[in-house]
Order: sequence, then C-alpha cells, then structure tokens
Amino acid sequence: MLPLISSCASRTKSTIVASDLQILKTGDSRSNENLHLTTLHLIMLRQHNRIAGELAKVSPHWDDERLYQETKRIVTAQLQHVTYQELLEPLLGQEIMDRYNLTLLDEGFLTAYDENLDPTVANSFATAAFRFAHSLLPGLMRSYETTSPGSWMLLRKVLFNPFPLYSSGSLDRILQSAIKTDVQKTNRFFTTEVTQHLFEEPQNETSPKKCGLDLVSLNIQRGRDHGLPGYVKWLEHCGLPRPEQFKDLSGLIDEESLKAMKLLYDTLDYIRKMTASVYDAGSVVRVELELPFVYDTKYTIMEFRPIISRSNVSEDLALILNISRDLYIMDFEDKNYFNLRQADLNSVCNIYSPAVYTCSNLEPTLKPIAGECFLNQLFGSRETESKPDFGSCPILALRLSKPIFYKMADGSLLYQAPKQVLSKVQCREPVSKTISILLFDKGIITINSPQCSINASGFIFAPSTINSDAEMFPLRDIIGQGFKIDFPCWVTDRLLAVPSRHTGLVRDASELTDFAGALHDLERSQENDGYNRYINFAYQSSWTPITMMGLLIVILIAMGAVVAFRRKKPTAKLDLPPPLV
Ligand code: HEM
Repeated sequence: MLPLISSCASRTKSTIVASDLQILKTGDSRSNENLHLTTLHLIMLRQHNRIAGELAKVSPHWDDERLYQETKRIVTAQLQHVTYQELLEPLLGQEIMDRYNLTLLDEGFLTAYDENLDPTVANSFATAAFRFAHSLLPGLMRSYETTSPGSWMLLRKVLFNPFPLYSSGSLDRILQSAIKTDVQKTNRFFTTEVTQHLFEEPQNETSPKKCGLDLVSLNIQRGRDHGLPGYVKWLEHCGLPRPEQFKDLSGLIDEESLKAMKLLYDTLDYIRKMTASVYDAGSVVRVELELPFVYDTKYTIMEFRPIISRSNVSEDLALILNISRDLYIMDFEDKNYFNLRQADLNSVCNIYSPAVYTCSNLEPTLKPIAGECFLNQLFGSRETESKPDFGSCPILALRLSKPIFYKMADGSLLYQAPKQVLSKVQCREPVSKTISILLFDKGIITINSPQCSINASGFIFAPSTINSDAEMFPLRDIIGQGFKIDFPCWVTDRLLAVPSRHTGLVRDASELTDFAGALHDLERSQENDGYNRYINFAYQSSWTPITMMGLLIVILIAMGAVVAFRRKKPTAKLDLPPPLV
C-alpha cells in the first residue's frame, strides 16, 4: 500500500478502521485526484519494490541507496517506455513520431541524449495543450464495486476517493473498471461530470446540495492567469499565416465548431488557446498542440534514452526492462496478473483509430452484403485517405445523421439513425452493451440494450430497461429535451474516425402510435424477422407531419393537373376536322 498522508502512516493496513481512512501519499497530492490514477501510483510502487528485490538478488553488494537509485531509473524508464509506445504513438501517429525521432527502437538503446536540452514542461503545454485530455473523460465509469457488466458509476464518485483501495481484492476490480471504461473522443464536448460536478461534495438528506466546479472554466481561467497568448498569436508563433476572419480557420477547426465560436467571440483575437485546442476537434496533433506536445515529449525522451543506455544493469535485468507492446500490470499482493493487451486498452483504442480500416481487415459481419465495399458505401472514397484524424474514436458513420429519439409508451427509447448510413451494420457484440445519452442540463441516462441491433433500416433498438441515475435524474418526461449521445466503440470501433457524439431532440412517440404498439409486441416475441419487419414499418411511419403535408401538396397538384388535362381535351377535339361520313 502507498503510505498515508496523516498519522495513520505508522499503522499497518490491518489496523486501519473506516474512520481512519486517509488519502494516500505519493510525490504529488494530485495522485488522489481520481481512483484510477491512485491505483496506477500504487502499481508503480509495487513494481519498484519488485525490481528492487530482483536487483538485490543479483547485486547483493549494493547498499540501499544504490538499490533505490537503480530501481528508480528502471521504473522511470519503464513508465516512459509505456508512455511513448502505448500512449504517444497512438496519440500522435507514426508519422509524427518518426518526424521528430520519437519512435522507440525495436532493440538496443537510444543514444540521442542531450544533456544541454532543457526538459522543463512548457507553460502552454501544461496550461492548455495537455489538458485536451479533459475532453476524453467519460461521465460514467465501469463500477469497481461489482463485476456485473451493466454496472456503472458517475465519474464524480471516483474523484478524491482512493478509499476503495483499502479493501482487500479491490485493486483487481478497480483495474478492471479502468480497463473497461471507454473514454470519449477529443472534441469540444465535456461531460457534465466535470463541468458541473467536479469535486462536488456527496449529498445526503441532511446536507444541502453542494455545487460542483467547472473544469473547463478553470482551464480557461488558468490560461489567463498564466498569460497564455490567444490562439491566433499561437498560430503565428508556429509560423502559420495569421487568420483574419473566422473562415480562415476552416481546415483547422471544423465548420460546426467554427459556427459555435463565431457566436462566442467578436473577434478572432479573443479565442483562447485552450478553447481552440478542444474546439479543433480531432486534430490534437495539428499545429496548436503538436508543437508544444512534441517539443515536450522530445525533451523528455532525451532524458529517457540514457536511462536505458547508461544503466548499469546485468543481462538478466534486460528481462525486467523488456516490456514489449503488452503492458503487464501486476498485482503482487493479490497475485493476479492483468495482461492489458492493446485490444483491451479501450482508453487508447478509443482515443485513436490505430489504422485505417479497409475492406480486407473488416470483420466478416461488417463486410458488404452485396459485394460492394461496405466502407465505400458509407464513406465514398474515404477509404483511400491515408490516416484518420487524431482524437477520433473510430466511430461508425453517424456523421450525417440527425438522430431522433422516440420515447416509447413503455418508457424505452428508440433511436433512429439515417438509413443510408447505418445500413448493413450489426452490433459486434449484441449483448449487454450500453449507449449513454447525455441530456442537456440533466445528466446521464444509460440505456442498457441487450437486444441492441442496428439493422438495414438504420435503427438502433434499445428496448430494455432504462437505467437513470435515480439520485440525479429520475427518468421523467424527457420529451422535448435536447440530448447528446455518445456511441461507444462497440458500435463503431471498426470504422473510420467520425464524431461519436450527436445532438438532437427527444420526440414524442405518440406520432408513432402504431409503432409503439408494435414495439411492445416485438419486445415480447424478440424474433429477428419480426424485428426487421417492424423496423421497416417504423421507418415508414416516422414521416413527419411536414413530410405528409408535402406529399399531400404533391398529390393535390397532380390531381389538379389531371383535372386540367381532362378539361382541355374537349377543346382539342373541337379543332379536329369533322368526320368524313
Ligand atoms: C478524472 C480525471 C481528471 C480530472 C478530475 C482532472 C482535473 C484537473 C484539475 C481540477 C486541474 C486543475 C485545473 C486548474 O485549476 O487549473 C487539472 C489540471 C491538469 N490536467 Fe487534469 N484532470 C483529469 C484528467 C486529466 C488527464 C487524463 C490529463 C492528461 C492526460 C490531464 C491533464 C491535466 C494537465 C496537464 C493539467 C495542468 C497541470 C499543471 O499545470 O500542473 N488531466 N486537471
């Protein structure tokens, strides 16, 4: 266990009682800021002790200080190795890694250490650029309290809460919770868990509700405190032409975000760097983040390289250093081993699509039914693009959609996505997956959708119970509420990078009365055929009154034309010469 911050430090774990629980001591008090972070600190501490033990065996003549220093160098190197290989590479992309000579060697030691370089973290990096990750934070985390698949907890509950680590066996569950929690993509959306409930005090019946902080405001304000120049200045600093109008930023910032920015800012000069960093969705590696990011990481690796190359360790210890692509997190206390393979690292896979998926590497279920490439059907020629933008969860093509949720009579929700986009897509794992919907100003509602299916008509069907967090947002009437929806990777993780979050309006399904009845029947029968038929029916039924009016007008015009044509006919006859009889 990590040492405790208070007088509890002298006690052994077994003597600690609930009232004694303290936050844990590391090099930085912020390590208690969230449970997963604290857990990683704990793991690294155990790794330190394990390696020190190994070193003591092979070098019994080393004193404590030497053991400590050598171990520290190895653990630092391991951590940096993991960071460069498992985080930076997917984050920045191979091209940038290579361009700045950041790619780790397959074997041997790097020798590019330059002790004259100043590795200090740049102000702009800490105060804006690297905070991009705040937009990755999910509102819901997999619960560590139970291993049942549909169990979630609000992010706020893991903040400054290292206490679960006190219970025996909890480390495994907390790691599972971290591994299985999807992060969001980098964009201008932030979970209300950090914009409204950051470090909010727990409420109970006797204490009034305490107000949470807003992390985004803090970030922007911190930029001002630190005197960061505005975004435009930053672009100039990076050698780019000075944008004069908002439209000059297109290409750097997507159109939708630009529109939103125009509403906020009278002039370009007011755009804060932090704002731009997250508004510039999907392009963390582009100028405004690339430079500080790369400079900092480059300097850091310069430090890292000699740690390996100068390290005075014997051949045997190469084994300790050899932490390949798979990261093994070892819980030495509980003797459990977690092999965090790349595929399991949702947090990384979700940030970035590691490769452009082509027809050949798509899963069979996603392959075209009619022979034509499925990806091309969805994205036109996008398949030929060399690399997806950074920051995008490889999300199914919902970009074109204007999704609408229908609240059904039984309280379930139905999501309608555009037919052309979702056609022929099936859920990869159709059971026990969750779609999170963030209702504006209301919080998060989780729809468990064990029968989830996206079928040829483009519906995601979420018929089962809707779990709202009773504490915060009892699922009352959500009709008329705006919503944002996050589609997690299970829907999307095989395809190109497109936004994973959408906004729309929840509509009343009374427009679809028959539909609601049919939905009920369908739920009971749960037969695929019936489901497909039903969905097709639903799709037709989803015509809006405006569409109906339009259709009516077209019919009336057509009828008018027919009547006019008929009336004209006798006149034409009159012009004919009389019969020759
Ligand atoms: C639950 C997750 C997180 C929470 C609650 C959180 C919260 C915070 C808070 C409250 C601050 C200080 C804001 C201020 O007053 O200026 C901060 C700073 C920062 N955060 Fe986060 N953060 C989280 C995750 C992350 C992640 C994943 C990253 C990057 C990968 C990150 C990067 C940073 C950086 C670089 C700073 C500035 C640190 C400094 O200036 O020394 N944060 N965060």
